Order: sequence, then structure tokens, then C-alpha cells
Amino acid sequence: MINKLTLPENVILGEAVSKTFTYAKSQRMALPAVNITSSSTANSVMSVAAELSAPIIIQLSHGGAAFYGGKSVSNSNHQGSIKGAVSAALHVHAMAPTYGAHVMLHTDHAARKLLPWIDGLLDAGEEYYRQHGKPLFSSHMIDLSEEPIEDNIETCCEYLKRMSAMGMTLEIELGVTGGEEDGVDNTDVDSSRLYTQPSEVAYAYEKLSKISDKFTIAAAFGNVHGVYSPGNVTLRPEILRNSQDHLSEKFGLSHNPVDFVFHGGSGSSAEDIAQGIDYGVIKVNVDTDLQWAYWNGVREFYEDRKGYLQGQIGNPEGADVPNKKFYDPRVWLRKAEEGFSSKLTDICRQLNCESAF
Ligand SMILES: O=C(CO)COP(=O)(O)O
Ligand SMILES: O=C[C@H](O)COP(=O)(O)O
Ligand SMILES: [Zn+2]
Ligand SMILES: [Zn+2]
Repeated sequence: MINKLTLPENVILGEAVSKTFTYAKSQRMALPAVNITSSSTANSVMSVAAELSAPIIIQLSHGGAAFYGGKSVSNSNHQGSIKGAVSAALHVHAMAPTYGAHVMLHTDHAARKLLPWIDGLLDAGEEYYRQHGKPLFSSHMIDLSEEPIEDNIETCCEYLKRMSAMGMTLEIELGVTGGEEDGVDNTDVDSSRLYTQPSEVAYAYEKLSKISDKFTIAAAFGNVHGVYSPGNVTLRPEILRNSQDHLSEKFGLSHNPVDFVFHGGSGSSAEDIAQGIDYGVIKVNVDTDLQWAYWNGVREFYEDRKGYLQGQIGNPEGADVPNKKFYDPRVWLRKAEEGFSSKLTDICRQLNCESAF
């Protein structure tokens, strides 16, 4: 890349979010958005972001945030997910400069029943803004795609107003992502709902842009969460191009006016991803493939060192030899991190997301 991105801080917030997305479009690149569940996975993202000079999005689902804070913490009134997500964000604010990583902080799907989670995060975010003069999170997602579009967009407009006061970005969803997301099972949803209509994108764009230009749209083009055997998922990225062309014409806008988000990135072909980027995708969500890579790091380590992992004492070198240096979590969890980081490196390269700084 010839042009370089200059950003004021390691956590990409406020205007720097828009600047990064504009840069991504100009370079035909997209940012990976990685679901994290622990400091181990957050640190792995930061290390790859620094190593590749790639801007990466760290995101937490409602369940991922609860796990981050600890599963034994009560999640009544979403407190576990609120406190867990805040804790993850504070960790990233503290460590991103040390890594030299440039990352955004985002929360994933929030259906209406999860809006109290977002309310709690915005309360915490406003408090953080008062103290630090900057937002705690770069952006949140509100996913009311199950609802009539009028209800979806009306609620999103309310949240965009509140978030705009802190310069935050909102991600919305139009059309349904198949598979499962945060406890919502979309595996049997009518297939027509998996393809967003250009008129829906135009409706959302018109309403939201009256409030702020800081929004992104997860439009459905056949995407599904999870990884399935070949032939089960048919992506139609041209759906995105049709929406872009429709908006350019209807509102007299330049080429690819919308910032699109590609959900269900795992298991997608290089061609579908490249086409999505051509049609204005600037964020690609990847969870399942990285879950596998993290686990596979442990699996390979176990296969390789099986004889040293059957008890505290006794291995192929002798019945009395201790195995502490094999079952220490810093050894095998590090293998998970290495597997995760290696896969994330491949993903960044596939998204043309490296050497940005
Ligand atoms: O879209 C996602 C998170 O919102 C991730 O989807 P995958 O797990 O299919 O990569
Ligand atoms: O919604 C999809 C993401 O993969 C998050 O999944 P999760 O709710 O299991 O954390
Ligand atoms: Zn959804
Ligand atoms: Zn998703």
C-alpha cells in the first residue's frame, strides 16, 4: 500500500473510525472483526494487529462478554455481560499502546431483548466519556432484523442519537443472518429473508443519515453464522452491489455509498469475500474459524505431547519425571493463541488488511 493511515490513538474511536472505514474502501480492504472471550484472545488480536500493522476490530457478543467477566458472575439484568464487556474494553485501552496495536472496540448482535445490555454499556460509556473525553467503545451493533423495518430503524435512530453525542458508530442489521447468533436460532428462517432488498437499505440510509453519517449496515446476502459442509451456504454478494447502485442513483451519491458489514465470514470463499469488498464491505466478522484455530492449537499440542500429558508424573523419559512444564496453562494456552494468531494473520492477508500504518 502506498498511502498510510495515520490515527491519533491505539484504540480507534470517534472520527478515527470513519477515517479508517474510508481508508479501507479506498484501498479495497476490509477489517476483520474478531469475537473475543478472554484476555488470551484479546491479546492475540492485539499482537496480530501490531505485527501486521493492520487495524482490527475486537468485538464481544453478549455471551462472550459474560464469559470474559466470568461465568460464575450473575447475569441477571445483563450485569455480567455489561461488566464483562467494560472490563474487556478497559483491558484493551490499557494494553493496545503497549502492543502498538490499532484496534476498534465493538459489541456484536443485540436483539431487542438484549437492548438493556447496550443501555448499560452506554451508561458506562457516558461515564467514561465524562472522565476521559473519549468513548469507551468505538461502536455497538443493534440487531432488530427480526422485526418490521420501521420498528428496527426507529429504535436504531434513537440509539444513534444517543451514541452520536459521543461520536460513536452504530451497526444495524437488515435481513437475517442464518444459523445461530447469541441464542437466537435462525437455522430454519425463510430463505428470502436471508437476502436484503435495495429498498430496505435505502429506507435505513435515508433515516439514519439524517442523524449521523456514523453507521454501518449488516445486509444479508445469504450469510450464515458457523461453518457447514460445502454446498449448504450460497452467498450472493451482488445483492450488495444492487443496493449500492440503487442508493447512488436514488440519492445522487458517489460509488459505493454504504459501509457494509459481512457477517458469518468463517468458511467463506476468497472470491465471495473479494466481491463483498468490491461492493463496499469494510468489516468482516469472523468467529467460528478462529474458535477452531484456538482449539486446534491445543489439539495439535496434545497429539504431539500426549505421553507428557497423562498425569503429573511419568512420561516417555521416565516413570518419575514430572510433567509440570507441559500442563502449565501458559504452555498449552499459548499453543491455542499461536493457532488463533496464525489463522487471524491469514484472514488479514485475505482481507488485504496489512501494512496500513
Ligand atoms: O458474524 C459473526 C459474528 O457476528 C461471525 O460469524 P462466523 O462465526 O460464521 O464467522
Ligand atoms: O453471533 C455470532 C457470533 O459468532 C457470536 O456468537 P456467540 O453468541 O456464541 O458468542
Ligand atoms: Zn441478526
Ligand atoms: Zn453475526
